[in-house]
Amino acid sequence: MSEDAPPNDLAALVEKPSAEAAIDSLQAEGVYDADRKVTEHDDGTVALPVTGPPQETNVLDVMRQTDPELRAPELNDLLADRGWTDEELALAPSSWAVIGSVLTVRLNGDCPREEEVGEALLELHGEADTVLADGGVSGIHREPTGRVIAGIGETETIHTEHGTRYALDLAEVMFSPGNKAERARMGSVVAGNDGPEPETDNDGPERVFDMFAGIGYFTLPMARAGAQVTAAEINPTAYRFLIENAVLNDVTANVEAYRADCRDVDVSDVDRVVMGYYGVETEDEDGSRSLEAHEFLDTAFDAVAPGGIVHVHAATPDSRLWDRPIGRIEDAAGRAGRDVKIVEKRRVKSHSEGVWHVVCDVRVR
Ligand SMILES: C[S@+](CC[C@H](N)C(=O)[O-])C[C@H]1O[C@@H](n2cnc3c(N)ncnc32)[C@H](O)[C@@H]1O
Repeated sequence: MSEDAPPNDLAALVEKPSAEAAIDSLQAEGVYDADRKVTEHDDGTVALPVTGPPQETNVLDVMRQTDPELRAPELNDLLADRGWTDEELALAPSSWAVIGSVLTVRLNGDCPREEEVGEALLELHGEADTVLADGGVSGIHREPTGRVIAGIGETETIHTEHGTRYALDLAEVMFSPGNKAERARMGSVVAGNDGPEPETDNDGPERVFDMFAGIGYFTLPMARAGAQVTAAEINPTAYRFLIENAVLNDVTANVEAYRADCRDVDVSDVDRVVMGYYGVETEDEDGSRSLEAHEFLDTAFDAVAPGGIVHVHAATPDSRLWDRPIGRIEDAAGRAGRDVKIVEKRRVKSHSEGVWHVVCDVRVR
């Protein structure tokens, strides 16, 4: 070790298997430097950052790190700085999402000191200026029940994803970060880069019916990829953002939007139908709870041209994968006198404990 080594470059070298014990011991001595990362020195050893040479901890050597890396603080570090106990830290949230300038976080019901959580999250994410405690969405209109816990309290924002710009107010309309890949995929399928292509008679731009358009979650990436989209949305607030977003993304010529129940929109012979909604809870024939979006399948079959594709979203218990969603699709096809083939099926995200948000891509003849 050189004499003039600045103290924040110092590291104690230990064998990998004894690293955890050495960190505990360095912490107990008061020389462990929690602001820097532990780095691998060679195959068998790691360099533990220290603020001075250890006196009581057994180490192989003390060296100067050539390229010390600062450790990014974590939420728990920032809460610990605010005096949180280990019991309180165990109740802190472990995941959140930044949507535009709004950070949304699902808080455990027992989480203490919400405002401090919000302030610490803003410290971690300089790009956000408001923190919203996410209370989930409810009802047919998928209205969120969040509340602001920190920041300036501005919940209206513009979120950009794969080049698509979504203006929205997170206190008024839903946005599901977990559907990000599916939103991108809908743009890619229309562009012909991913997923099943329609085999209809239409030689022009793809014609799409987005039955549950929301603020344009799927409509916008599909329109940007060149589709002509008929979009239905029943919630007036979501509809207002849908129109605004068509302008924002310069796709007004590709989007024909209706503030209506999708069952009342007259659409036929489309190449693709998107059913991006799994419905509200209702009681099933056998008395179990279920979600009713499959009741809209008849509308989808009325709209799709022979050879077209329907993307059916569903919330399905693990134990009913894939028989329930596929059974419902086949039942609806039978009622409509159409043939169906499931060309792809995938899990989008976990919907709730033991329940998956899934999508079936269905070719309809
Ligand atoms: C795109 S979001 C759902 C996103 C997510 N896949 C889910 O299921 O929670 C569903 C949208 O459908 C709208 N909606 C519900 N029923 C509708 C109907 N019958 N016709 C048109 N839009 C409807 C809701 O207002 C909401 O904005």
